[in-house]
Amino acid sequence: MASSSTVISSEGQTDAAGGAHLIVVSNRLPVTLEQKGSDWSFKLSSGGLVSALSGLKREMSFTWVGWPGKDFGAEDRTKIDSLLQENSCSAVYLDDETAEQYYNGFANSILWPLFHYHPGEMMFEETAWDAYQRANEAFAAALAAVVKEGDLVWIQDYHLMLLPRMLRGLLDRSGRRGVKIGWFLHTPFPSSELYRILPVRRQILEGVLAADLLGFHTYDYARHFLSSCTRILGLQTTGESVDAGGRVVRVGTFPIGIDPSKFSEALQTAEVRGRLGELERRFAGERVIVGVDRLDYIKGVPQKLLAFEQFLSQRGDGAERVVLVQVAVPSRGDVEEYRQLIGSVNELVGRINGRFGTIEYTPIHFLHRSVGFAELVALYAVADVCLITSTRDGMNLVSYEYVASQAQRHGVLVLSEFAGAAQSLDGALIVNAWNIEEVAGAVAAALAMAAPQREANFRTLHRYVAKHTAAYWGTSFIAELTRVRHAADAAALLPPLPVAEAAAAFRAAARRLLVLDYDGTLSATRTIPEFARPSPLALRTLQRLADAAGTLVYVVSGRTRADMERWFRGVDVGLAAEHGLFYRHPRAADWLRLPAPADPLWRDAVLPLLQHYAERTPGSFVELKEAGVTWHFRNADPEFGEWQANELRANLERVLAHRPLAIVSANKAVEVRPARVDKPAAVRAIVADLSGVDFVLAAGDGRADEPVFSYLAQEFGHVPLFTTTVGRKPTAARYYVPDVDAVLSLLAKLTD
Ligand SMILES: O=P(O)(O)OC[C@H]1O[C@H](O[C@H]2O[C@H](CO)[C@@H](O)[C@H](O)[C@H]2O)[C@H](O)[C@@H](O)[C@@H]1O
Ligand SMILES: O=c1ccn([C@@H]2O[C@H](COP(=O)(O)OP(=O)(O)O)[C@@H](O)[C@H]2O)c(=O)[nH]1
Repeated sequence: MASSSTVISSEGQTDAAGGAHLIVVSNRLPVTLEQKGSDWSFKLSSGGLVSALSGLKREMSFTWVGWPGKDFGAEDRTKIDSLLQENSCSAVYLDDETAEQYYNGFANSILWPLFHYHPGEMMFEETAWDAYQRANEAFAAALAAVVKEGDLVWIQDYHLMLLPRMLRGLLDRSGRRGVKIGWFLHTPFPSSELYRILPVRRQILEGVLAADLLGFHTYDYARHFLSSCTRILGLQTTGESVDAGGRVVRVGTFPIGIDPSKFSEALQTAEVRGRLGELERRFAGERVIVGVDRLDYIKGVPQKLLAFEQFLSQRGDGAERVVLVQVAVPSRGDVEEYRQLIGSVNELVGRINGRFGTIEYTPIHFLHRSVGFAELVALYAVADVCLITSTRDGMNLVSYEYVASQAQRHGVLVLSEFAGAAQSLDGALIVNAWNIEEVAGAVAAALAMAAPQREANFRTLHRYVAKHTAAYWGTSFIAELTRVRHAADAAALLPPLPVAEAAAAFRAAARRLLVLDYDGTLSATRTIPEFARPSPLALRTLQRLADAAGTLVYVVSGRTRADMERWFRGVDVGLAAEHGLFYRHPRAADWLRLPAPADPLWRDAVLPLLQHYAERTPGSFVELKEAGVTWHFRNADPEFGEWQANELRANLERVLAHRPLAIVSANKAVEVRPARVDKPAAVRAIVADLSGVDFVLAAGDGRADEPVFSYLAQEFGHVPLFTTTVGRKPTAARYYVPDVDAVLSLLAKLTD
């Protein structure tokens, strides 16, 4: 597109970043560099992302970091760097082989087809994946060299999905924990059913989840992403966030837009008016349909041509002439699928022009090249109809640009329902681009539409396009990124348990208390609860601790007395079962019971309800304990399971209102048990029987363990106290250990 010496004008810029410095990162810098003699210049490159970010640039100052399009020698780099710097840009250089494999091999041959529901075009190759990782690493290293504490980093698109994690790692290591990272996807995010095909599906999701805010054009895309996080990574999600192991990552929708004033202002220029006059004269007596697409298989150009052919074939003799002016901007010519597309599109254009053309009339004007901005605006303005038949398209800015150029003519927008824009652009004729008949019918309807209707549609469309601009998109995203609680805050600041210090304190103490949760702490969670038996190593470690003079070890669990007795037979630890309703001191024969209100008939009221949910939720089941009852859905479809759990809780609350019972949401389970029974109540009862404790260590992974940590902090603030959660997350514990193995190794080290 238009040549430019400055990418950015800084007039009238606002400050949505609240004073923080903003760095925008995209695969490509928005420029194509050109060498004249020994000097370098550049022109602005094309594409929706460039158009949108250039629009944002007019509003907000930022440094734009990206790949300059190819590799350069050291001498050229120096010149290019200073040229770019003058324009607030900064280059990430990649060697040509890495760039080719990363951009064409992985981003455009794997992620692009998959995200646009073209898995048939996807070619997964390890070398391309390696290059994608290398390129993302190069971006991370380049950014880490310039990002300062407190900066905002906004990463763009599917090319850089590993970057949030890589960058976060580098920033954490150098203590820059106050940097917020956002990521925005310009393409669709596909249904999890399709996404799961990707061999590196986990790495890609984990890559972006290191950001604080993830943005999508539409809620459908966000929903698909959330559902992939649940199904593939097993993470808990809400409609607007992902719980990534204790870090809450915000997920939002931010539909992109354009800078409409660029079009309305261009329409006032002599150049565009002159060109518009020429086009009006050239097409006098003809109706004009315009199509503007990168020549990409997602844009549905063959479908458009077939629909136009169908439309022409349905017309009677003597009908007014209709022409389709199709600008097909060359794109990604290094990828095989794109080369094949050129062949089939050329063939279709030839066939249709041959079939319907005459000496005086060419039905399709096919321009396989990009056009200048003035030409583009004049073309938009002269067209009675804009026809967009993308089979999938993140947003599609051409639809917005057409509206912005139609203040005079009030032309009709025919828009595929598979473009993100279809969800916002009320006033367009929405079509199923795969239904050739339907599209042909919509073209006929558009051309026949009466002026009042066209004007009403235009007003609705224009109102939206004028408000939801590129600047609006960018400033909303950045304002939200500024707002989101720093996702890393709570969890990132949590220190790992200082093992040597704990062991020293253990040795120095005379009377020690250890309170250990069972599932997820001493034993990894299993799909079937009975399989989660303690390992011989766990039993040996506990016995060694119990043998240490003055040491009391309690395993406090939600399991039944029967399970606990069977599993810990012969090990001299104290036990608390069913969340502490029953507890037993080490080496004691008898169980004690918390004074909980009991109503022996309550189970009759809830069991049928739980069984009803078990029958209707494949993979879920009811566990009947001595006093409580639990509905487990760990093995059910994760989304359906959560949904059913919400419904079950609501029903239980109705059925059990006024009964002395607690309905508790556990990890992938809903429990009903006598009221006032919980782990801290049990620990309080246990501690009441002890005296002189001068060392406390407690470990647990779940929500039920959190109040135990708080209680111990109150009760034992004066002695060495080591409370630890398992897995890094916001917690009332003082420390974290990563997993069950780390718990067992910690316990072993205490008695080493
Ligand atoms: O630079 P290319 O590889 O030739 O591709 C051009 C851009 O294509 C994609 O654009 C998307 O972003 C638009 C703005 O959000 C959206 O309207 C459109 O539907 C998308 O296809 C791609 O995401 C960009 O990274 C490319 O630069
Ligand atoms: O010759 C051209 C024709 C179009 N465009 C621009 O390319 C962008 C296409 O964006 P869209 O969102 O429709 O699709 P994308 O190409 O990003 O997938 C629009 O801003 C067009 O104005 C361009 O730069 N040169």
